[in-house]
Amino acid sequence: MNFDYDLFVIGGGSGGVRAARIAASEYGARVALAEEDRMGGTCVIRGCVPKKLMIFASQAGAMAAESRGYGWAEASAGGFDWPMFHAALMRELDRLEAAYTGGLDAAGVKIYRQRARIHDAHSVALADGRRVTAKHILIAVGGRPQLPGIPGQDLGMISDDLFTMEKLPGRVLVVGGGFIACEFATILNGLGSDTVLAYRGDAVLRGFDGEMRRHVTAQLDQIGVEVRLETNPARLDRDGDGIRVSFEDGATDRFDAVMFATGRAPYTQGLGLDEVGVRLGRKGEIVVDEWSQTSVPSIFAVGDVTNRVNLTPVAIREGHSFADTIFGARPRKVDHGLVASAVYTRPHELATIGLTEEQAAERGPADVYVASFRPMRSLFAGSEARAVMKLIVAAETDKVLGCHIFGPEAGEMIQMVAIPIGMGATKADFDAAMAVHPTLAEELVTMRKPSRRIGGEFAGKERGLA
Ligand SMILES: Cc1cc2nc3c(=O)[nH]c(=O)nc-3n(C[C@H](O)[C@H](O)[C@H](O)COP(=O)(O)OP(=O)(O)OC[C@H]3O[C@@H](n4cnc5c(N)ncnc54)[C@H](O)[C@@H]3O)c2cc1C
Ligand SMILES: NC(=O)c1ccc[n+]([C@@H]2O[C@H](COP(=O)([O-])OP(=O)(O)OC[C@H]3O[C@@H](n4cnc5c(N)ncnc54)[C@H](O)[C@@H]3O)[C@@H](O)[C@H]2O)c1
Repeated sequence: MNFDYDLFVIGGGSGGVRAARIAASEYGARVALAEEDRMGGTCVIRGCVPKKLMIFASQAGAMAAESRGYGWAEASAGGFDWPMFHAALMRELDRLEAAYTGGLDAAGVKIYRQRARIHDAHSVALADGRRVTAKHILIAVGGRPQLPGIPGQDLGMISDDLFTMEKLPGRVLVVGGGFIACEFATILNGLGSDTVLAYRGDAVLRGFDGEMRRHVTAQLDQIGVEVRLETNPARLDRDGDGIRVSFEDGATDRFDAVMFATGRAPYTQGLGLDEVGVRLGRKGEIVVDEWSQTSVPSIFAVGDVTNRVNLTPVAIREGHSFADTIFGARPRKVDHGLVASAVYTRPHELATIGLTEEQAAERGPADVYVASFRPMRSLFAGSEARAVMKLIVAAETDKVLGCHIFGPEAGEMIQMVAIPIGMGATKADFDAAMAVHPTLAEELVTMRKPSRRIGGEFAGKERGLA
């Protein structure tokens, strides 16, 4: 059978763009891609990139305070000009979008700037009524913010809206305790909004190492975010030009804006998946095998829509591996087991790879090495903020099972640590590395004595603790 294309990609985000570009440029496949919104997807247009730039913007006050500690007695951030920053941000997103589009054009990918849906196992229906056939179809449509399902929730914002606000809210409620809630509470607070974070649990960032969760929760409080734990909104009502929030415990409060950061869900609605027989999981995610193949052999899926590990580098790796496997005759699977990540709170980020202390304790004896200290740079400027570094080491094999860093630029550090940990490094390997002094990261190679043993006593030979 003759197809219009070898590959049709639905979604021009992290996973889709990479797969399309590699299939076309490296392997000469005839590729088309449909994008219904802006090229680049969540990460580039309304996620990682604008978020991190807003994190940088939100640090001016803290940087000025630190400078005063270093003798710049008059240092002040002055007034923040949202329209000015916002215009610069939009220019940067335009530049990035053009670069993504240009990369696809240069690779010879045909771009359809419209919504697409699956018609059958080998064809796609475009919003303008055209039908296009392809030997393979890749679904890379990402996820969408999920609202909690309470009355009045439409009065609230989602993370997408934070990048298009006309002005900063005076008083804002952030609902949730995940990546987005923590990062945006940090941003809004740093830009000058009076910020309240309501989270239904007892410490933010469920699923992360327990000790580190407590540090992030405390830091939010220390920078001036009012953290209300075990608190959840029950309804929202308009109140003049603000929003009245009624909480489940009966309390009410008024805010200029409410932001929901209550998770994201795969964006599978209306894609025609049921009709063609693509199997979905409990959360609406597309079920795929280790090759990202769906239950329909000609249809593959990568990225957030598969709800495996919802991070940009993972979507990119999945898209690249798909292209290598199908068009390059180079079968490549993605290992989702050891993925490093960072939460960009400030002044300290939380970065992590591997097992948490709680997970390690369930698997058997392990030694936990913890260094907690006030970094030289902020200490000199009068800050009490503590950085914490933790290594979790299998008692039996000496292998480093997990690393958790709470400190300035922790994301940069975990990227480096991910290499030896991915290679199966032991604590002895870490110890053998000469420290770089004076740095924060040197703590990772100078922790000599474990702080505690977890997961029961090891029955075999005790490892040397000297
Ligand atoms: C606020 C925020 C901050 C984040 N920060 C980070 C971070 O710091 N680091 C990190 O690693 N990850 C971060 N993420 C997660 C990251 O953005 C996602 O994991 C990543 O973008 C997933 O890529 P994807 O290709 O699966 O989907 P997406 O990037 O979401 O791309 C999907 C694309 O498909 C398009 N589309 C959807 N349906 C159709 C259709 N039917 N037809 C045509 N086009 C369609 C959409 O418009 C979109 O452009 C963040 C996410 C958010 C929301
Ligand atoms: N720095 C990064 O790498 C980064 C940053 C942002 C987002 N992301 C990715 O995007 C994903 C989505 O981020 P997120 O913060 O939206 O999701 P999340 O899953 O990390 O957190 C969702 C939060 O909402 C809460 N919640 C869920 N339903 C609720 C309800 N009905 N009522 C009240 N609270 C509720 C949860 O308890 C949780 O605290 C992340 O899991 C991550 O994969 C990554």
